[in-house]
Amino acid sequence: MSDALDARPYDALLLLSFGGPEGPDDVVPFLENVTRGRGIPRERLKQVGQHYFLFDGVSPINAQNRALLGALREDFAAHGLDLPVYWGNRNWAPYLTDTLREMTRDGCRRVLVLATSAYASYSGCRQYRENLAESLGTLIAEGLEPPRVDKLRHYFNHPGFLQPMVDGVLDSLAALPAAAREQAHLAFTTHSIPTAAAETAGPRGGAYVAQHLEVAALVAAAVAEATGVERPWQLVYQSRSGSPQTPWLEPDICDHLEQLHAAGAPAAVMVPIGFVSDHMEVLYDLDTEATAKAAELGLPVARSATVGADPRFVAAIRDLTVERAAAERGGEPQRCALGGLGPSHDLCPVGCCAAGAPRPAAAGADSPFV
Ligand SMILES: CC1=C(CCC(=O)O)c2cc3nc(cc4[nH]c(cc5[nH]c(cc1n2)c(C)c5CCC(=O)O)c(CCC(=O)O)c4C)C(CCC(=O)O)=C3C
Ligand SMILES: [Fe+2]
Repeated sequence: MSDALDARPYDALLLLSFGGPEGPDDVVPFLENVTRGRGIPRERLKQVGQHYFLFDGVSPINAQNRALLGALREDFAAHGLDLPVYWGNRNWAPYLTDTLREMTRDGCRRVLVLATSAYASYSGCRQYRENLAESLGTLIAEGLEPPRVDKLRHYFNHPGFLQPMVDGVLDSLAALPAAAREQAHLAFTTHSIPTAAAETAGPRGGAYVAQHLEVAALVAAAVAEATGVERPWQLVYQSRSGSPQTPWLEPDICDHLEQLHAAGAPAAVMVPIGFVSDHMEVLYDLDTEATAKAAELGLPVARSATVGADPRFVAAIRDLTVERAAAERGGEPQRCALGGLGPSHDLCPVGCCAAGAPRPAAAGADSPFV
């Protein structure tokens, strides 16, 4: 049994996620929550609704978060980290405001937030910070005194996030026809975002693409090391939304598969590094749409696993929690990170992931809450 780990000054961890529908009746209200004020064309919304109806209106994301929540609680208890773990979502029950209200009533004063997005960007970081600010504002308006919230640093380059993905790629390679394995391409995929959002991602801009390229390079290198074969790889995008006139990051995975086939690639592994767990984007855009495209081309493909509740990822979250707590107590903890970008900042600086229409954001240097 290890010595008790110190979470002070924190009295809770909050798993903050996107949320998803849990049945057919949830789909339309869920999509209304997601897209309120975001100018997404009706046609696109109808399409995305169909993706959910194909799976009986159930997104895999909530079950994945319940599994992660349970795994975090077990891991913390097993390692003597005395820190309750709560869960709240941006777009579906349990809603963030309700969870924060419950935490306030339970007496939480300092809360550390784990968002289910590993990278910098408006959608993956600042928008969650805006959601926190809005919820805190609601609770203050109710006459409550909500806790102070901090957000864990981006974990894209933590070995506990990378290693499960490396194993996932090795499993996928093993599932390809033996003759195609050696020269199979690795197609690292993430959620496309508007190029304008990519330009302002992170403290100095460009962080979304830079962080994904780093993860892709690290995973590709580890796979080469494990198999003794260097395979060609590329970072590509999926799940584009918005108006066709607005430029988004490209190429799309389906176009990429076409190019690979035309160039004579024998097979490809789709590696969804942009997603922490199986989301509808993984089930539909990769496992359904892109896989059908590959079948039509006659290109063997496999999709590698997301980290989900892998024990190494759970241990990484414990490590990052203890690290941040030590830093908040004035210490200089060791900060684990692979590759050349180094450990990400604890506190998003003013203007980090700037958005077109600025809204108050908590858990950063520009937070209106202390
Ligand atoms: C970068 C990024 C992540 C990764 C970071 C993170 O994980 O947070 C992410 C996650 C997710 N996105 C999700 C769902 C949706 N995203 C949409 C729309 C959008 N996503 C965007 C970006 C991202 N999204 C953007 C720039 C838009 C355009 C409108 C806007 O600026 O807001 C829409 C509207 C319809 C559509 O057009 O697709 C839906 C339904 C779900 C739940 C899936 C499930 O149910 O399993 C999850 C985890
Ligand atoms: Fe999204």
